[in-house]
Amino acid sequence: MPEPLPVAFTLSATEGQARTGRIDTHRGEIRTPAFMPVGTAATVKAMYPEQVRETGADILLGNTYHLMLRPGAERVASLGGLHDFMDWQRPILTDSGGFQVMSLAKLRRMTERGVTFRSHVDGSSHELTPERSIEIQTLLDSDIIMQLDECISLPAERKEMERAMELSLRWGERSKAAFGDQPQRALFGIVQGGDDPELRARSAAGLRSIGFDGYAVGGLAVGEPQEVMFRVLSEITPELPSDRPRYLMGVGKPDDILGAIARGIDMFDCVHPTRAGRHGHIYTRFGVLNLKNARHKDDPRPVDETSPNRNCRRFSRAYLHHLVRTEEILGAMILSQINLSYYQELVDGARQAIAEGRFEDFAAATRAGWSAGDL
Ligand SMILES: CNc1nc2c(CCNCc3ccccc3)c3nc(N)[nH]c(=O)c3cc2[nH]1
Repeated sequence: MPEPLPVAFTLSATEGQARTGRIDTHRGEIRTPAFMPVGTAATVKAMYPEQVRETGADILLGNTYHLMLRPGAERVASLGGLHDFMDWQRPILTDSGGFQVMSLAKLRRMTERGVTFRSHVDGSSHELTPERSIEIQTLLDSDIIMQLDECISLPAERKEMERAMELSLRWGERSKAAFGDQPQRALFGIVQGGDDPELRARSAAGLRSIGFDGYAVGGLAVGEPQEVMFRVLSEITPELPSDRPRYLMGVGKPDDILGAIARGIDMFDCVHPTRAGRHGHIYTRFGVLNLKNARHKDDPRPVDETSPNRNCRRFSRAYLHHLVRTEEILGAMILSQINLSYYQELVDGARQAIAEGRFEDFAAATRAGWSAGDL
């Protein structure tokens, strides 16, 4: 078996802080800016893997926390790894699990060593350390793995932001040591520091001296206003190596994504498009449509007859309203596909616009379309 390709990042064009390029992995390329659909429990909910690919996704997310509880990392490894388990043969990025422990698990105890917690599934007790998180992500055979970190919500006291940032740096060191030398996989560090510029700069400098294949901006999309997120991004992306991918974790809505691309971010993940789809909200060029709303019940028009996505042309709004109101499974399937396709159309448009030096106009025109009405 020939040595698999090492992970490599190539920039092809920039416009201000915005960049477009590609990450090459031995399972395929990732075009950036990239939107990564979330596949929490080894599935992008209500979608076959080939349908996820058809929306334009190059990479999807798996999750250490969920998979370590069910079906278990060792079980997935004995079944050939996450790619074969879910039959997605392109790149997968896995989160380290810390964020989900803090948002989902019960009886959590955070110590220097790691975090102990009880499963939200069956109450069994578990421990996640930097070493165990790297081991689990390696057992899953993930292509891009994340250091274990501590993400705190905002607003927070500066002392608390400093404590979590310094702990995350020490865990970054330990994650890197546990990762060892695996050229076919990439290990990303995660910048913390809340909304404090000095703490953020210390975190970025600390991660750079440890040395990672990519740098995630964590600790955002945790309840802060959009302008706080944008300010932190404007301050921190220049502190990150320009020749490595930058991943903004958990973001976001289309407007957040455009603003973050303009501030130098290359990768995004968010549960929103799939979750909103399951709740009857769809993203269109004209903005968000709430198909639960009774005003759609007699509307024979398709969602968007100009859309390249056939599902936006073939079904009436009245039909989609009916599926949502009756909670038919097909409703979740169609709306998830519509939203993921819209997100991929958005980042694909951004990639092309940056390559042609017209990203600012693209972003302005896209935002104008959302408020042009005709909903
Ligand atoms: C929504 N806002 C938000 N999400 C954040 C996440 C999770 C990113 N999504 C990963 C995921 C994977 C599978 C299933 C579901 C989610 C973070 N992860 C880490 N490790 N650190 C963060 O600071 C951090 C901050 C976040 N803010």
